[in-house]
Amino acid sequence: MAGTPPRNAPADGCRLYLVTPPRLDLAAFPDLLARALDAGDCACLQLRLKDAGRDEVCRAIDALRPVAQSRGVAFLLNDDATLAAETGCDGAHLGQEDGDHAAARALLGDATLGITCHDSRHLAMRAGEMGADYVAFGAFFPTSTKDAQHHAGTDLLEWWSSIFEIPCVAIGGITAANCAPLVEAGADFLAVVGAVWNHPDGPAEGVRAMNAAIAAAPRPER
Ligand SMILES: Cc1ncc(COP(=O)(O)OP(=O)(O)O)c(N)n1
Ligand SMILES: Cc1nc(C(=O)O)sc1CCOP(=O)(O)O
Ligand SMILES: [Mg+2]
Repeated sequence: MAGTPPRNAPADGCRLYLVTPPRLDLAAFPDLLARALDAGDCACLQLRLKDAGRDEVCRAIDALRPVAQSRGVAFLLNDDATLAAETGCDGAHLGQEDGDHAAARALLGDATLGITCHDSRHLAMRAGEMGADYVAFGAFFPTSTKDAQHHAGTDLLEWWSSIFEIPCVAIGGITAANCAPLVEAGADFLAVVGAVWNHPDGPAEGVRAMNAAIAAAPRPER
């Protein structure tokens, strides 16, 4: 699927990975999302509705998947590889408590599997062995979106990107103002919620600000 982060990981640069707000109004959100995605470059959208039941998640997939995919933005589902495979998503993002990663890999086939690895080299290498298309590290900064229990540093990104080909995603409290060291350390994607959806001038401006900050950041030494 064009636009899926791991398969499309640009050799020459870090890209934005957008995660939805934890709760959203399906009457208004598709338009807001379309305007945000039209504002700049975004590799991927992850649907992350932590408090929603299956029916609500399915309605959100139906409403949002076409908005992303029609723009070449990969549409990933958080937490549920089975539902992702059943509903035409481009893949799934799974945490350490989100089921059997090997079974998810087999189920997803060519679709993308991303795995949370917190601040752990061990979890990241295991995810790689399991066939993850990307590994995600975090949280890099304080975040009000989630009660993050793990705290990652740029050394992890430097280590991973200097040894492994599998792309790495950085997440947690990332903004246009603080992201430069993550880009310089080798993050392939910066995953954000608040920096875009809570931007004071609206999500489209949030995407523009993140794109500009990524473009202005020093490149990793590789
Ligand atoms: C890109 C990305 N990285 C990490 C996470 C966190 O996943 P998880 O640990 O399963 O926590 P929840 O998102 O389920 O609260 C993520 N969703 N996306
Ligand atoms: C969903 C999520 N996972 C994290 C992790 O550390 O694994 S931090 C996080 C929240 C990201 O939202 P924001 O960009 O608003 O901080
Ligand atoms: Mg999860």
